[in-house]
Amino acid sequence: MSPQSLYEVEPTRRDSLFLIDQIYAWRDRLLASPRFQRAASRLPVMRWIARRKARELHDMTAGFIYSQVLYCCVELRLFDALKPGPMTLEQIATHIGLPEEGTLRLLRSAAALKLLRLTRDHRWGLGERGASMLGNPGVGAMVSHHLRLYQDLADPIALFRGRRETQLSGFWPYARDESSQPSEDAARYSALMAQSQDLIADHVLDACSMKRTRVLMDIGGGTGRFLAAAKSRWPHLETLLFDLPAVVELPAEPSEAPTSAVSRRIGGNMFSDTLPTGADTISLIRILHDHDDEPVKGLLRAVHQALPEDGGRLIIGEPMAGTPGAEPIGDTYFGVYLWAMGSGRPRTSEEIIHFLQEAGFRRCREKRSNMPILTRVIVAEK
Ligand SMILES: C[S@@+](CC[C@H](N)C(=O)[O-])C[C@H]1O[C@@H](n2cnc3c(N)ncnc32)[C@H](O)[C@@H]1O
Repeated sequence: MSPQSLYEVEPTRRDSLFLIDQIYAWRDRLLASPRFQRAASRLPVMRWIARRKARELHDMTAGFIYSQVLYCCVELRLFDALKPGPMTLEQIATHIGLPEEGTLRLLRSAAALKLLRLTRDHRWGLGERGASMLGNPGVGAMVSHHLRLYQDLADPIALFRGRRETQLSGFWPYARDESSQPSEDAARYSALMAQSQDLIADHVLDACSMKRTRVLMDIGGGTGRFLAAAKSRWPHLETLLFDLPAVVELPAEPSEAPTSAVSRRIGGNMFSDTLPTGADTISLIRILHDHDDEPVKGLLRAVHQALPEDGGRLIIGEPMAGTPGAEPIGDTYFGVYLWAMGSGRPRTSEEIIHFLQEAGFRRCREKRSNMPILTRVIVAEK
C-alpha cells in the first residue's frame, strides 16, 4: 500500500485545488511576505493577530526547551519538594544539589512556564501547571520516559528516513514483533502504562456503561488496572485479562490491580493465538495505535469471532488523530512517537470505524469522551 492511500490523503494536484485551498494559498503568500508582516505589525487589529501568530510560532520554535525545563523539574522532584509549601532559593539549591546560580536560572524559566511561582516574600512555590503535574503522576512518568525519545530525535531527519532500531523500539519489544520478551522489559513498560491507566479508564468507563455486561475481557490489558476500574464500578463483572505471557506472569507490584479484580489472567499472542471466547464485551485500550494496519485488521476480525452472536460488544479507547483542537497531540506527538517506536500510527475515528465495519461489526459509533485529547471511545456491536 502506498503511503498516500495509507493515510487517505487526497491527491493535491494544482489544477484540482478547491476554492478553500486557493484562499489558503493566497493567505500563505501574504504571510510569507516580509513586507506584509511589517505592514501588519503597524495596523491595530492586524497587530494583535500578528503578535498572537508570532507568539505561536515562537512557542513552537522554543518548545523543546520548555520540555527540557519540565523534564528537569520532574527528574529533580521539584514539584514534590514544593508540595508542602514554598522554599527559598538556598533551600531548593541544597535540596536538588545544584549550584545557586543554575538553580535560579531553572526556577525562573519554570516560573515563566507557570510550573513554579515566585511568592511575594521571594520564595518559590508551585505554579498552576506544577500543581497539575502533582495531580497527574502519569504525566510525570511520561516526561521522564521521554529521555529515550529525545535520543531518537537527536537527528530527526535521519529518524524519518526509515524505521530502524531506536531507544523507543528497545523500550517496547512487542513493537519489533518480539512477543517472547524478557520479564524486565514487560515490567518496565507495564509500570509506565499502569501509572496513566486510571485516568484513561475513568474517561472510557464514563463514556460506556458495563451495567449489562456479564464478562469483560481486556485484550492487552497490562497489569489489569482497566479491569479493576470497571469492577469497582460494576462489582458483578467477571473479568478476563489477556496479554503477552511475560506481562500476565509479572509478580504483583504495588501499581498492579488487586488480585481479586481480575477473575482470570490469560497469556497469549493476540495476533497469532485464537482469542478466548466467553466474554460478551471485549475492550482494546491503547492497543490499536501501537500496530500497523494489517495486524490491526486481523485483530479486529479475531475479536469479532471471539464475541457471541447475540449482544457481543467491542470497546476501543485510545487517543486518535484529527481530534478537533488537539490535532498536534494525535498527528504530531503520537505520530512521531509511534514512528520512533517502530510500529503503529494514530488513526482518526473514521478510519477505525471503517476497519471495524470491514471486520464485520455493525452499529459502530463514537461515544462522547470527557477528555478526547487523552482518549476517544468507539463502541461496536457484533
Ligand atoms: C500500550 S500498552 C496498553 C496497556 C493497557 N491496555 C493500558 O492502556 O494501560 C499495550 C499492551 O498490549 C500488550 N501487547 C502487545 N502486543 C501484544 C500481543 N501480540 N499479544 C497480546 N498483548 C500484546 C502489551 O504487553 C501491553 O500490555
